[in-house]
Amino acid sequence: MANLINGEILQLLSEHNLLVKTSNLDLTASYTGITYNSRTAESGSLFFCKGNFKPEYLKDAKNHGASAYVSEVEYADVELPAIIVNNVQKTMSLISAAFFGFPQNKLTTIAYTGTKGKTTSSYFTKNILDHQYSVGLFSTIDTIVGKSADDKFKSSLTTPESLDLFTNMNQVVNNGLDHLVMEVSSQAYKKNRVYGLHYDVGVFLNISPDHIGRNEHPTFADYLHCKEQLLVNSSKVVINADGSHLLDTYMTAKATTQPEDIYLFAKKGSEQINDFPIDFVYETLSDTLEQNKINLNAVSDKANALSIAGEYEIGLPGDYNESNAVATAIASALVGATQENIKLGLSRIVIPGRMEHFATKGHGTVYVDYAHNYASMDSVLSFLKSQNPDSKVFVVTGSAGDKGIDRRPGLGKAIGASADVAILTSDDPGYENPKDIADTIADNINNDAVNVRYIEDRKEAILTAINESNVGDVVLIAGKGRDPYQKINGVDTSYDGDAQIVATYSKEV
Ligand SMILES: CC(=O)N[C@H]1[C@@H](OP(=O)(O)OP(=O)(O)OC[C@H]2O[C@@H](n3ccc(=O)[nH]c3=O)[C@H](O)[C@@H]2O)O[C@H](CO)[C@@H](O)[C@@H]1O[C@H](C)C(=O)N[C@@H](C)C(=O)N[C@H](CCC(=O)O)C(=O)O
Ligand SMILES: Nc1ncnc2c1ncn2[C@@H]1O[C@H](COP(=O)(O)OP(=O)(O)OP(=O)(O)O)[C@@H](O)[C@H]1O
Repeated sequence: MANLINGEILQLLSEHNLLVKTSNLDLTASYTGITYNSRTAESGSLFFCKGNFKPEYLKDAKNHGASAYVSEVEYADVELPAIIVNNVQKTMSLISAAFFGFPQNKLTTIAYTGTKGKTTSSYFTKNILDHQYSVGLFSTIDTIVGKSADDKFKSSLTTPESLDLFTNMNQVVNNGLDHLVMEVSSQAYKKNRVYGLHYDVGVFLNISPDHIGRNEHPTFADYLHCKEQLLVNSSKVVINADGSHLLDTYMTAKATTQPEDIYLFAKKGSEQINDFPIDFVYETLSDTLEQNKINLNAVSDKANALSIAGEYEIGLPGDYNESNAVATAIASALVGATQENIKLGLSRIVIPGRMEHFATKGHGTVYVDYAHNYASMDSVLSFLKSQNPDSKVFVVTGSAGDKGIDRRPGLGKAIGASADVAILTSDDPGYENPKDIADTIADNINNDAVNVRYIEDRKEAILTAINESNVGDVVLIAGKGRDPYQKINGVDTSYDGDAQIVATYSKEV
Protein backbone atom coordinates (compact mmCIF):
# COMPACT_ATOMS: atom_id res chain seq x y z
CA MET A 1 0.00 0.00 0.00
CA ALA A 2 1.20 3.52 -0.76
CA ASN A 3 2.44 5.43 2.26
CA LEU A 4 3.86 8.93 2.60
CA ILE A 5 5.64 10.53 5.57
CA ASN A 6 5.18 14.19 6.54
CA GLY A 7 8.94 14.80 6.45
CA GLU A 8 9.03 13.75 2.77
CA ILE A 9 6.04 15.93 2.00
CA LEU A 10 7.59 19.02 3.57
CA GLN A 11 10.86 18.49 1.73
CA LEU A 12 9.03 18.19 -1.59
CA LEU A 13 6.94 21.30 -0.93
CA SER A 14 9.97 23.31 0.18
CA GLU A 15 11.81 22.40 -3.02
CA HIS A 16 8.88 23.83 -4.97
CA ASN A 17 8.47 26.92 -2.78
CA LEU A 18 4.95 25.88 -1.87
CA LEU A 19 5.20 25.53 1.90
CA VAL A 20 3.92 28.42 4.04
CA LYS A 21 3.77 26.80 7.49
CA THR A 22 2.64 23.75 9.39
CA SER A 23 0.47 23.42 12.45
CA ASN A 24 0.69 20.56 15.01
CA LEU A 25 2.37 18.34 12.44
CA ASP A 26 4.34 15.25 13.46
CA LEU A 27 7.16 14.93 10.92
CA THR A 28 7.30 11.17 11.30
CA ALA A 29 3.56 10.59 10.87
CA SER A 30 2.44 9.06 7.60
CA TYR A 31 -0.77 8.69 5.55
CA THR A 32 -2.40 5.63 4.12
CA GLY A 33 -4.70 7.59 1.83
CA ILE A 34 -5.19 10.98 0.19
CA THR A 35 -8.44 12.65 -0.85
CA TYR A 36 -10.04 15.99 -1.77
CA ASN A 37 -13.56 14.76 -1.05
CA SER A 38 -14.60 14.72 2.61
CA ARG A 39 -17.14 12.01 1.86
CA THR A 40 -14.40 9.59 0.84
CA ALA A 41 -11.94 10.49 3.61
CA GLU A 42 -10.86 7.48 5.66
CA SER A 43 -8.93 6.91 8.84
CA GLY A 44 -5.29 7.92 8.38
CA SER A 45 -5.89 9.98 5.24
CA LEU A 46 -4.60 13.40 4.23
CA PHE A 47 -7.36 15.77 3.09
CA PHE A 48 -6.97 18.60 0.54
CA CYS A 49 -9.15 21.72 0.84
CA LYS A 50 -9.49 23.05 -2.70
CA GLY A 51 -11.83 24.68 -5.21
CA ASN A 52 -15.23 26.01 -4.13
CA PHE A 53 -14.53 24.83 -0.63
CA LYS A 54 -16.72 25.17 2.44
CA PRO A 55 -15.29 24.87 5.99
CA GLU A 56 -17.89 22.24 6.91
CA TYR A 57 -16.21 19.87 4.42
CA LEU A 58 -13.11 19.87 6.62
CA LYS A 59 -15.18 19.00 9.69
CA ASP A 60 -16.80 16.24 7.66
CA ALA A 61 -13.37 14.95 6.60
CA LYS A 62 -12.26 14.89 10.23
CA ASN A 63 -15.41 12.98 11.21
CA HIS A 64 -14.62 10.46 8.51
CA GLY A 65 -11.14 9.93 10.02
CA ALA A 66 -8.81 12.29 8.10
CA SER A 67 -5.68 12.79 10.17
CA ALA A 68 -4.43 16.09 8.68
CA TYR A 69 -5.29 18.61 5.97
CA VAL A 70 -3.57 20.67 3.30
CA SER A 71 -4.99 24.11 2.61
CA GLU A 72 -4.20 27.66 1.55
CA VAL A 73 -5.96 28.94 4.67
CA GLU A 74 -5.87 27.65 8.22
CA TYR A 75 -9.15 26.54 9.84
CA ALA A 76 -8.32 27.27 13.48
CA ASP A 77 -11.60 25.89 14.81
CA VAL A 78 -10.92 22.41 13.40
CA GLU A 79 -8.45 20.51 15.55
CA LEU A 80 -6.38 18.73 12.94
CA PRO A 81 -2.68 18.98 12.02
CA ALA A 82 -2.33 21.28 9.01
CA ILE A 83 0.04 21.91 6.12
CA ILE A 84 -0.54 25.44 4.86
CA VAL A 85 0.62 26.12 1.31
CA ASN A 86 0.51 28.98 -1.17
CA ASN A 87 -1.05 26.87 -3.95
CA VAL A 88 -3.13 23.85 -3.02
CA GLN A 89 -3.61 22.62 -6.61
CA LYS A 90 0.13 22.45 -7.27
CA THR A 91 0.64 20.86 -3.87
CA MET A 92 -2.02 18.23 -4.50
CA SER A 93 -0.44 17.29 -7.81
CA LEU A 94 3.03 16.87 -6.26
CA ILE A 95 1.82 14.98 -3.21
CA SER A 96 -0.37 12.73 -5.35
CA ALA A 97 2.58 11.80 -7.57
CA ALA A 98 4.76 11.19 -4.50
CA PHE A 99 2.05 9.17 -2.74
CA PHE A 100 1.98 6.72 -5.62
CA GLY A 101 5.77 6.63 -5.98
CA PHE A 102 5.89 8.83 -9.11
CA PRO A 103 4.22 6.33 -11.47
CA GLN A 104 5.10 8.47 -14.49
CA ASN A 105 8.72 7.35 -14.11
CA LYS A 106 7.66 3.77 -14.72
CA LEU A 107 5.86 4.55 -17.96
CA THR A 108 6.63 5.96 -21.39
CA THR A 109 4.25 8.87 -21.67
CA ILE A 110 2.89 10.66 -24.74
CA ALA A 111 0.69 13.72 -24.24
CA TYR A 112 -1.43 15.63 -26.75
CA THR A 113 -2.69 19.16 -26.51
CA GLY A 114 -4.45 21.31 -29.09
CA THR A 115 -7.80 22.94 -29.63
CA LYS A 116 -8.84 20.12 -31.93
CA GLY A 117 -7.62 16.59 -32.55
CA LYS A 118 -6.51 15.52 -29.06
CA THR A 119 -8.94 12.62 -28.79
CA THR A 120 -8.47 11.54 -32.39
CA SER A 121 -4.68 11.58 -32.10
CA SER A 122 -4.72 9.79 -28.75
CA TYR A 123 -6.85 6.98 -30.16
CA PHE A 124 -4.63 6.74 -33.25
CA THR A 125 -1.58 6.47 -30.99
CA LYS A 126 -3.03 3.82 -28.74
CA ASN A 127 -4.14 1.88 -31.81
CA ILE A 128 -0.56 1.94 -33.13
CA LEU A 129 1.26 1.22 -29.89
CA ASP A 130 -1.13 -1.62 -28.98
CA HIS A 131 0.63 -3.68 -31.67
CA GLN A 132 3.89 -3.53 -29.74
CA TYR A 133 3.27 -2.45 -26.17
CA SER A 134 0.75 -2.47 -23.31
CA VAL A 135 -0.90 0.92 -23.44
CA GLY A 136 -3.07 2.99 -21.09
CA LEU A 137 -5.26 5.86 -22.28
CA PHE A 138 -6.58 8.97 -20.54
CA SER A 139 -8.94 10.55 -23.06
CA THR A 140 -12.08 12.67 -23.08
CA ILE A 141 -14.09 9.58 -23.97
CA ASP A 142 -12.58 6.66 -22.08
CA THR A 143 -9.98 6.03 -19.41
CA ILE A 144 -8.15 2.73 -19.86
CA VAL A 145 -5.93 1.62 -16.98
CA GLY A 146 -5.45 -2.05 -17.82
CA LYS A 147 -6.31 -4.85 -20.18
CA SER A 148 -9.49 -6.26 -18.66
CA ALA A 149 -13.00 -4.96 -19.34
CA ASP A 150 -13.18 -3.54 -15.79
CA ASP A 151 -10.11 -1.41 -16.46
CA LYS A 152 -11.98 0.77 -18.98
CA PHE A 153 -14.42 3.46 -17.84
CA LYS A 154 -16.00 6.69 -19.08
CA SER A 155 -14.01 9.83 -18.35
CA SER A 156 -15.66 12.82 -16.70
CA LEU A 157 -12.99 15.34 -17.68
CA THR A 158 -10.48 15.45 -20.54
CA THR A 159 -7.68 15.62 -17.99
CA PRO A 160 -8.76 14.56 -14.51
CA GLU A 161 -8.03 16.27 -11.22
CA SER A 162 -4.39 15.54 -10.28
CA LEU A 163 -5.21 13.16 -7.46
CA ASP A 164 -7.47 11.12 -9.75
CA LEU A 165 -4.92 11.28 -12.54
CA PHE A 166 -2.11 9.85 -10.41
CA THR A 167 -4.51 7.27 -8.93
CA ASN A 168 -5.29 6.12 -12.47
CA MET A 169 -1.64 6.25 -13.49
CA ASN A 170 -0.74 4.07 -10.52
CA GLN A 171 -3.36 1.57 -11.72
CA VAL A 172 -1.77 1.62 -15.16
CA VAL A 173 1.58 0.69 -13.60
CA ASN A 174 0.10 -1.90 -11.24
CA ASN A 175 -1.70 -3.53 -14.16
CA GLY A 176 1.62 -4.02 -15.88
CA LEU A 177 1.18 -1.53 -18.73
CA ASP A 178 4.29 0.20 -20.03
CA HIS A 179 2.99 3.13 -22.14
CA LEU A 180 0.45 5.84 -21.44
CA VAL A 181 -1.22 8.11 -23.99
CA MET A 182 -3.08 11.09 -22.59
CA GLU A 183 -4.89 14.26 -23.56
CA VAL A 184 -3.89 17.39 -21.69
CA SER A 185 -6.47 20.17 -21.73
CA SER A 186 -5.66 23.82 -21.22
CA GLN A 187 -7.79 23.68 -18.05
CA ALA A 188 -5.45 20.99 -16.74
CA TYR A 189 -2.63 23.53 -16.78
CA LYS A 190 -4.85 26.39 -15.65
CA LYS A 191 -5.91 24.34 -12.61
CA ASN A 192 -2.50 22.73 -12.05
CA ARG A 193 -3.91 19.23 -12.51
CA VAL A 194 -0.66 18.12 -14.13
CA TYR A 195 1.77 20.28 -12.17
CA GLY A 196 5.18 18.60 -12.00
CA LEU A 197 4.27 15.97 -14.59
CA HIS A 198 6.87 15.55 -17.32
CA TYR A 199 6.16 13.61 -20.54
CA ASP A 200 8.50 11.69 -22.78
CA VAL A 201 6.78 13.13 -25.85
CA GLY A 202 4.51 16.19 -25.94
CA VAL A 203 2.54 17.03 -29.08
CA PHE A 204 1.11 20.46 -29.91
CA LEU A 205 -1.57 19.93 -32.55
CA ASN A 206 -3.04 23.39 -33.13
CA ILE A 207 -4.60 26.36 -31.40
CA SER A 208 -7.59 28.54 -32.26
CA PRO A 209 -9.90 30.60 -30.06
CA ASP A 210 -12.01 28.33 -27.83
CA HIS A 211 -12.69 27.80 -24.13
CA ILE A 212 -12.52 31.54 -23.54
CA GLY A 213 -15.05 32.96 -21.12
CA ARG A 214 -16.55 32.55 -17.69
CA ASN A 215 -15.12 29.54 -15.78
CA GLU A 216 -12.47 28.83 -18.42
CA HIS A 217 -9.81 31.22 -19.81
CA PRO A 218 -10.16 35.00 -19.47
CA THR A 219 -8.27 35.69 -22.72
CA PHE A 220 -6.79 33.93 -25.73
CA ALA A 221 -3.32 34.81 -24.38
CA ASP A 222 -4.13 32.88 -21.20
CA TYR A 223 -5.45 29.93 -23.24
CA LEU A 224 -2.27 29.86 -25.37
CA HIS A 225 -0.04 30.20 -22.31
CA CYS A 226 -1.74 27.24 -20.64
CA LYS A 227 -1.50 25.02 -23.71
CA GLU A 228 2.16 25.94 -24.21
CA GLN A 229 3.02 24.49 -20.81
CA LEU A 230 3.03 21.07 -22.45
CA LEU A 231 5.96 22.18 -24.59
CA VAL A 232 8.15 22.98 -21.62
CA ASN A 233 7.19 19.81 -19.78
CA SER A 234 8.15 17.25 -22.45
CA SER A 235 11.52 15.71 -23.28
CA LYS A 236 10.70 15.51 -26.99
CA VAL A 237 8.26 17.78 -28.73
CA VAL A 238 6.22 17.46 -31.92
CA ILE A 239 4.62 20.62 -33.37
CA ASN A 240 2.23 21.02 -36.28
CA ALA A 241 3.94 23.90 -38.07
CA ASP A 242 0.75 24.79 -39.95
CA GLY A 243 -0.98 25.79 -36.75
CA SER A 244 -1.26 29.48 -35.87
CA HIS A 245 1.23 31.08 -33.41
CA LEU A 246 4.07 28.85 -34.62
CA LEU A 247 6.81 31.32 -33.74
CA ASP A 248 5.42 31.53 -30.23
CA THR A 249 5.09 27.77 -29.75
CA TYR A 250 8.46 26.96 -31.33
CA MET A 251 10.28 29.52 -29.15
CA THR A 252 8.48 28.19 -26.08
CA ALA A 253 9.58 24.65 -26.92
CA LYS A 254 13.15 25.84 -27.49
CA ALA A 255 13.24 27.42 -24.05
CA THR A 256 13.56 23.99 -22.45
CA THR A 257 14.15 21.52 -25.27
CA GLN A 258 17.13 21.49 -27.58
CA PRO A 259 16.22 21.84 -31.28
CA GLU A 260 17.44 18.26 -31.89
CA ASP A 261 14.48 17.03 -29.85
CA ILE A 262 11.86 19.26 -31.48
CA TYR A 263 10.09 17.81 -34.54
CA LEU A 264 8.17 20.14 -36.83
CA PHE A 265 5.90 18.97 -39.60
CA ALA A 266 4.01 20.84 -42.31
CA LYS A 267 1.86 20.21 -45.33
CA LYS A 268 3.47 20.43 -48.77
CA GLY A 269 3.28 24.03 -49.97
CA SER A 270 3.14 25.42 -46.43
CA GLU A 271 4.63 28.91 -46.01
CA GLN A 272 6.41 27.71 -42.88
CA ILE A 273 8.76 25.46 -44.84
CA ASN A 274 11.07 28.37 -45.70
CA ASP A 275 11.04 29.97 -42.25
CA PHE A 276 11.33 27.09 -39.78
CA PRO A 277 13.51 23.96 -39.50
CA ILE A 278 10.80 21.60 -40.75
CA ASP A 279 11.50 17.87 -40.32
CA PHE A 280 8.56 16.24 -42.08
CA VAL A 281 6.46 17.36 -45.06
CA TYR A 282 3.30 15.49 -45.96
CA GLU A 283 1.12 15.66 -49.03
CA THR A 284 -2.37 14.46 -49.78
CA LEU A 285 -2.55 11.54 -52.19
CA SER A 286 -6.26 10.89 -51.87
CA ASP A 287 -8.75 12.86 -49.89
CA THR A 288 -12.22 11.46 -50.43
CA LEU A 289 -14.86 10.03 -48.13
CA GLU A 290 -13.78 6.57 -49.26
CA GLN A 291 -10.01 6.97 -49.06
CA ASN A 292 -7.74 9.26 -47.07
CA LYS A 293 -4.12 8.73 -48.07
CA ILE A 294 -0.96 10.76 -47.57
CA ASN A 295 2.72 10.60 -48.37
CA LEU A 296 5.12 11.53 -45.60
CA ASN A 297 8.58 12.86 -46.50
CA ALA A 298 11.46 13.13 -44.05
CA VAL A 299 13.39 16.32 -44.87
CA SER A 300 15.92 16.50 -42.03
CA ASP A 301 18.55 14.09 -40.75
CA LYS A 302 16.75 13.49 -37.49
CA ALA A 303 13.50 12.87 -39.36
CA ASN A 304 15.26 10.37 -41.64
CA ALA A 305 16.59 8.57 -38.60
CA LEU A 306 13.03 7.71 -37.53
CA SER A 307 12.55 5.66 -40.75
CA ILE A 308 8.87 6.48 -41.20
CA ALA A 309 8.85 8.19 -44.60
CA GLY A 310 6.29 6.65 -46.94
CA GLU A 311 2.63 6.33 -47.79
CA TYR A 312 -0.09 6.00 -45.16
CA GLU A 313 -3.80 5.22 -45.35
CA ILE A 314 -5.83 7.01 -42.69
CA GLY A 315 -8.92 5.16 -41.55
CA LEU A 316 -10.90 8.34 -40.86
CA PRO A 317 -12.11 10.72 -43.59
CA GLY A 318 -11.45 14.45 -43.39
CA ASP A 319 -8.40 16.38 -44.60
CA TYR A 320 -7.90 17.76 -41.07
CA ASN A 321 -7.26 14.20 -39.88
CA GLU A 322 -4.09 14.17 -41.98
CA SER A 323 -2.29 16.46 -39.53
CA ASN A 324 -3.58 14.37 -36.60
CA ALA A 325 -2.23 11.26 -38.30
CA VAL A 326 1.19 12.79 -39.06
CA ALA A 327 1.57 14.05 -35.49
CA THR A 328 0.67 10.58 -34.27
CA ALA A 329 3.08 8.83 -36.62
CA ILE A 330 6.00 10.97 -35.44
CA ALA A 331 5.12 10.69 -31.75
CA SER A 332 4.67 6.93 -32.02
CA ALA A 333 7.99 6.54 -33.83
CA LEU A 334 9.70 8.58 -31.12
CA VAL A 335 8.67 5.98 -28.54
CA GLY A 336 9.74 3.06 -30.71
CA ALA A 337 6.77 2.13 -32.93
CA THR A 338 7.72 0.48 -36.20
CA GLN A 339 6.54 1.87 -39.51
CA GLU A 340 4.54 -1.29 -40.13
CA ASN A 341 2.61 -0.80 -36.90
CA ILE A 342 2.09 2.89 -37.57
CA LYS A 343 0.55 1.96 -40.92
CA LEU A 344 -1.69 -0.62 -39.29
CA GLY A 345 -2.75 1.64 -36.44
CA LEU A 346 -3.64 4.59 -38.65
CA SER A 347 -5.51 2.64 -41.28
CA ARG A 348 -7.77 0.41 -39.21
CA ILE A 349 -9.54 2.54 -36.68
CA VAL A 350 -12.96 3.52 -35.37
CA ILE A 351 -13.07 6.32 -32.83
CA PRO A 352 -16.31 6.66 -30.86
CA GLY A 353 -18.26 9.66 -32.16
CA ARG A 354 -15.51 10.90 -34.49
CA MET A 355 -16.64 10.73 -38.15
CA GLU A 356 -18.49 7.47 -37.54
CA HIS A 357 -20.45 6.80 -40.69
CA PHE A 358 -23.73 4.98 -41.25
CA ALA A 359 -25.22 4.08 -44.62
CA THR A 360 -28.98 4.12 -45.27
CA LYS A 361 -30.80 2.47 -48.14
CA GLY A 362 -33.17 5.22 -49.18
CA HIS A 363 -31.54 8.36 -47.78
CA GLY A 364 -28.15 10.03 -47.40
CA THR A 365 -25.02 8.80 -45.63
CA VAL A 366 -24.94 9.89 -42.00
CA TYR A 367 -21.80 11.01 -40.14
CA VAL A 368 -21.74 11.33 -36.37
CA ASP A 369 -19.01 13.68 -35.27
CA TYR A 370 -17.88 15.72 -32.29
CA ALA A 371 -17.46 19.08 -34.07
CA HIS A 372 -18.76 21.79 -31.74
CA ASN A 373 -16.82 24.97 -32.41
CA TYR A 374 -15.93 27.04 -35.47
CA ALA A 375 -12.61 25.33 -36.24
CA SER A 376 -14.02 21.82 -36.15
CA MET A 377 -17.41 22.58 -37.73
CA ASP A 378 -15.78 24.50 -40.55
CA SER A 379 -13.23 21.71 -41.11
CA VAL A 380 -15.86 19.00 -41.25
CA LEU A 381 -18.56 20.85 -43.21
CA SER A 382 -16.18 22.30 -45.78
CA PHE A 383 -14.70 18.84 -46.28
CA LEU A 384 -18.15 17.25 -46.69
CA LYS A 385 -19.27 19.98 -49.10
CA SER A 386 -16.10 19.59 -51.17
CA GLN A 387 -16.96 15.90 -51.48
CA ASN A 388 -20.60 16.54 -52.36
CA PRO A 389 -20.70 19.75 -54.41
CA ASP A 390 -23.83 18.67 -56.29
CA SER A 391 -25.82 17.10 -53.48
CA LYS A 392 -27.06 18.44 -50.17
CA VAL A 393 -25.16 18.67 -46.90
CA PHE A 394 -27.49 18.53 -43.86
CA VAL A 395 -26.26 19.42 -40.41
CA VAL A 396 -27.94 18.81 -37.06
CA THR A 397 -26.35 20.74 -34.23
CA GLY A 398 -26.83 22.91 -31.16
CA SER A 399 -24.34 24.42 -28.75
CA ALA A 400 -23.76 23.87 -25.06
CA GLY A 401 -25.37 26.22 -22.54
CA ASP A 402 -23.62 28.04 -19.68
CA LYS A 403 -20.22 28.05 -21.41
CA GLY A 404 -18.42 28.72 -24.68
CA ILE A 405 -20.88 31.46 -25.67
CA ASP A 406 -18.42 32.59 -28.34
CA ARG A 407 -18.81 29.21 -30.08
CA ARG A 408 -22.34 30.04 -31.25
CA PRO A 409 -21.56 32.71 -33.89
CA GLY A 410 -18.72 30.49 -35.15
CA LEU A 411 -21.06 27.56 -35.68
CA GLY A 412 -23.43 29.82 -37.63
CA LYS A 413 -20.56 31.08 -39.77
CA ALA A 414 -19.36 27.55 -40.59
CA ILE A 415 -22.91 26.42 -41.42
CA GLY A 416 -23.45 29.46 -43.65
CA ALA A 417 -20.29 28.66 -45.58
CA SER A 418 -20.88 24.98 -46.35
CA ALA A 419 -24.28 23.53 -45.36
CA ASP A 420 -27.51 23.38 -47.37
CA VAL A 421 -29.90 22.43 -44.55
CA ALA A 422 -29.37 23.14 -40.84
CA ILE A 423 -31.63 21.67 -38.18
CA LEU A 424 -30.75 23.40 -34.94
CA THR A 425 -31.46 21.53 -31.74
CA SER A 426 -30.43 20.98 -28.10
CA ASP A 427 -26.86 20.18 -27.04
CA ASP A 428 -26.38 20.21 -23.27
CA PRO A 429 -28.42 23.41 -22.79
CA GLY A 430 -27.70 23.49 -19.05
CA TYR A 431 -29.58 26.36 -17.44
CA GLU A 432 -30.16 28.14 -20.77
CA ASN A 433 -33.10 27.90 -23.15
CA PRO A 434 -31.87 25.83 -26.13
CA LYS A 435 -34.05 27.93 -28.46
CA ASP A 436 -32.11 31.08 -27.47
CA ILE A 437 -28.84 29.31 -28.19
CA ALA A 438 -30.17 28.13 -31.55
CA ASP A 439 -31.36 31.66 -32.38
CA THR A 440 -27.82 33.00 -31.90
CA ILE A 441 -26.44 30.31 -34.19
CA ALA A 442 -29.18 31.04 -36.76
CA ASP A 443 -28.55 34.79 -36.61
CA ASN A 444 -24.98 34.12 -37.72
CA ILE A 445 -25.83 31.94 -40.72
CA ASN A 446 -25.39 34.76 -43.18
CA ASN A 447 -26.53 32.80 -46.20
CA ASP A 448 -30.20 32.88 -47.26
CA ALA A 449 -29.68 29.74 -49.34
CA VAL A 450 -29.37 27.65 -46.19
CA ASN A 451 -32.67 26.12 -45.06
CA VAL A 452 -32.60 26.66 -41.27
CA ARG A 453 -35.07 25.16 -38.78
CA TYR A 454 -35.31 24.51 -35.05
CA ILE A 455 -36.43 21.19 -33.54
CA GLU A 456 -35.78 21.16 -29.81
CA ASP A 457 -35.89 17.39 -29.32
CA ARG A 458 -32.51 16.14 -30.52
CA LYS A 459 -33.66 12.68 -31.53
CA GLU A 460 -36.52 14.14 -33.57
CA ALA A 461 -34.10 16.59 -35.20
CA ILE A 462 -31.81 13.72 -36.19
CA LEU A 463 -34.60 11.56 -37.62
CA THR A 464 -36.05 14.53 -39.51
CA ALA A 465 -32.70 15.30 -41.15
CA ILE A 466 -32.22 11.68 -42.19
CA ASN A 467 -35.79 11.41 -43.52
CA GLU A 468 -35.45 14.59 -45.57
CA SER A 469 -32.11 13.60 -47.11
CA ASN A 470 -31.95 11.80 -50.44
CA VAL A 471 -29.55 9.13 -51.65
CA GLY A 472 -26.23 10.90 -52.35
CA ASP A 473 -26.74 13.57 -49.68
CA VAL A 474 -24.72 13.63 -46.46
CA VAL A 475 -26.10 14.26 -42.99
CA LEU A 476 -23.74 15.46 -40.28
CA ILE A 477 -24.91 14.99 -36.69
CA ALA A 478 -22.48 17.21 -34.83
CA GLY A 479 -21.43 17.91 -31.29
CA LYS A 480 -22.22 14.99 -29.02
CA GLY A 481 -20.74 11.87 -30.58
CA ARG A 482 -21.67 9.03 -28.26
CA ASP A 483 -22.40 11.11 -25.14
CA PRO A 484 -25.17 9.19 -23.36
CA TYR A 485 -26.67 12.25 -21.63
CA GLN A 486 -27.88 15.82 -22.10
CA LYS A 487 -26.94 18.32 -19.41
CA ILE A 488 -30.24 20.06 -18.59
CA ASN A 489 -30.77 22.35 -15.59
CA GLY A 490 -27.82 20.91 -13.70
CA VAL A 491 -28.83 17.30 -14.28
CA ASP A 492 -27.22 14.77 -16.63
CA THR A 493 -30.44 13.66 -18.31
CA SER A 494 -30.31 10.27 -19.97
CA TYR A 495 -30.06 10.42 -23.78
CA ASP A 496 -29.67 7.55 -26.25
CA GLY A 497 -26.61 9.13 -27.92
CA ASP A 498 -26.29 10.40 -31.49
CA ALA A 499 -24.40 7.39 -32.80
CA GLN A 500 -26.70 4.94 -31.07
CA ILE A 501 -29.81 6.64 -32.50
CA VAL A 502 -28.37 6.73 -36.00
CA ALA A 503 -27.06 3.15 -35.83
CA THR A 504 -30.58 1.87 -35.11
CA TYR A 505 -32.51 4.15 -37.45
CA SER A 506 -30.17 3.88 -40.44
CA LYS A 507 -30.90 0.14 -40.62
CA GLU A 508 -34.63 0.85 -40.94
CA VAL A 509 -34.49 3.41 -43.73
C1 LIG B 1 -13.21 24.93 -12.75
C2 LIG B 1 -12.73 23.57 -12.37
O1 LIG B 1 -11.62 23.17 -12.67
N1 LIG B 1 -13.59 22.84 -11.67
C3 LIG B 1 -13.24 21.49 -11.31
C4 LIG B 1 -12.95 21.42 -9.82
O2 LIG B 1 -14.04 21.94 -9.13
P1 LIG B 1 -13.87 22.45 -7.64
O3 LIG B 1 -12.50 22.19 -7.12
O4 LIG B 1 -14.37 23.83 -7.48
O5 LIG B 1 -14.80 21.42 -6.95
P2 LIG B 1 -16.25 21.57 -6.36
O6 LIG B 1 -17.00 20.44 -6.94
O7 LIG B 1 -16.80 22.93 -6.48
O8 LIG B 1 -16.01 21.31 -4.79
C5 LIG B 1 -14.98 21.93 -4.03
C6 LIG B 1 -14.25 20.92 -3.22
O9 LIG B 1 -15.04 20.51 -2.10
C7 LIG B 1 -15.04 19.12 -2.01
N2 LIG B 1 -16.26 18.67 -1.32
C8 LIG B 1 -17.48 18.95 -1.83
C9 LIG B 1 -18.63 18.51 -1.17
C10 LIG B 1 -18.51 17.77 0.04
O10 LIG B 1 -19.47 17.36 0.68
N3 LIG B 1 -17.26 17.54 0.50
C11 LIG B 1 -16.14 17.97 -0.14
O11 LIG B 1 -15.03 17.71 0.33
C12 LIG B 1 -14.94 18.64 -3.44
O12 LIG B 1 -14.47 17.32 -3.51
C13 LIG B 1 -13.95 19.66 -4.00
O13 LIG B 1 -12.63 19.25 -3.77
O14 LIG B 1 -12.65 20.11 -9.44
C14 LIG B 1 -13.69 19.17 -9.74
C15 LIG B 1 -13.15 17.80 -9.32
O15 LIG B 1 -12.75 17.87 -7.99
C16 LIG B 1 -13.98 19.18 -11.24
O16 LIG B 1 -15.04 18.31 -11.52
C17 LIG B 1 -14.35 20.58 -11.69
O17 LIG B 1 -14.46 20.59 -13.13
C18 LIG B 1 -15.57 21.26 -13.68
C19 LIG B 1 -16.86 20.54 -13.32
C20 LIG B 1 -15.44 21.30 -15.20
O18 LIG B 1 -16.30 20.89 -15.91
N4 LIG B 1 -14.37 21.78 -15.71
C21 LIG B 1 -14.19 21.94 -17.17
C22 LIG B 1 -14.22 23.41 -17.56
C23 LIG B 1 -12.84 21.37 -17.60
O19 LIG B 1 -11.91 21.24 -16.83
N5 LIG B 1 -12.73 21.03 -18.87
C24 LIG B 1 -11.50 20.56 -19.47
C25 LIG B 1 -11.69 20.48 -20.98
C26 LIG B 1 -11.77 21.87 -21.54
C27 LIG B 1 -10.46 22.21 -22.18
O20 LIG B 1 -10.15 21.61 -23.23
O21 LIG B 1 -9.76 23.09 -21.65
C28 LIG B 1 -11.18 19.14 -19.02
O22 LIG B 1 -9.97 18.85 -18.82
O23 LIG B 1 -12.10 18.33 -18.95
N1 LIG C 1 -6.87 18.76 -36.49
C1 LIG C 1 -8.13 19.16 -36.54
N2 LIG C 1 -8.47 20.39 -36.99
C2 LIG C 1 -9.76 20.81 -37.03
N3 LIG C 1 -10.80 20.05 -36.62
C3 LIG C 1 -10.52 18.82 -36.15
C4 LIG C 1 -9.19 18.31 -36.09
N4 LIG C 1 -9.23 17.06 -35.57
C5 LIG C 1 -10.51 16.80 -35.31
N5 LIG C 1 -11.30 17.84 -35.67
C6 LIG C 1 -12.75 17.99 -35.50
O1 LIG C 1 -12.96 18.26 -34.12
C7 LIG C 1 -13.81 17.27 -33.52
C8 LIG C 1 -13.25 16.88 -32.18
O2 LIG C 1 -12.04 16.16 -32.42
P1 LIG C 1 -11.26 15.53 -31.20
O3 LIG C 1 -12.24 14.96 -30.27
O4 LIG C 1 -10.19 14.68 -31.73
O5 LIG C 1 -10.61 16.85 -30.61
P2 LIG C 1 -10.34 17.28 -29.11
O6 LIG C 1 -9.15 18.16 -29.17
O7 LIG C 1 -10.25 16.08 -28.25
O8 LIG C 1 -11.66 18.11 -28.83
P3 LIG C 1 -12.40 18.57 -27.46
O9 LIG C 1 -11.46 19.45 -26.71
O10 LIG C 1 -13.58 19.29 -28.00
O11 LIG C 1 -12.75 17.29 -26.73
C9 LIG C 1 -13.80 16.10 -34.49
O12 LIG C 1 -14.99 15.37 -34.34
C10 LIG C 1 -13.64 16.80 -35.81
O13 LIG C 1 -14.88 17.31 -36.23
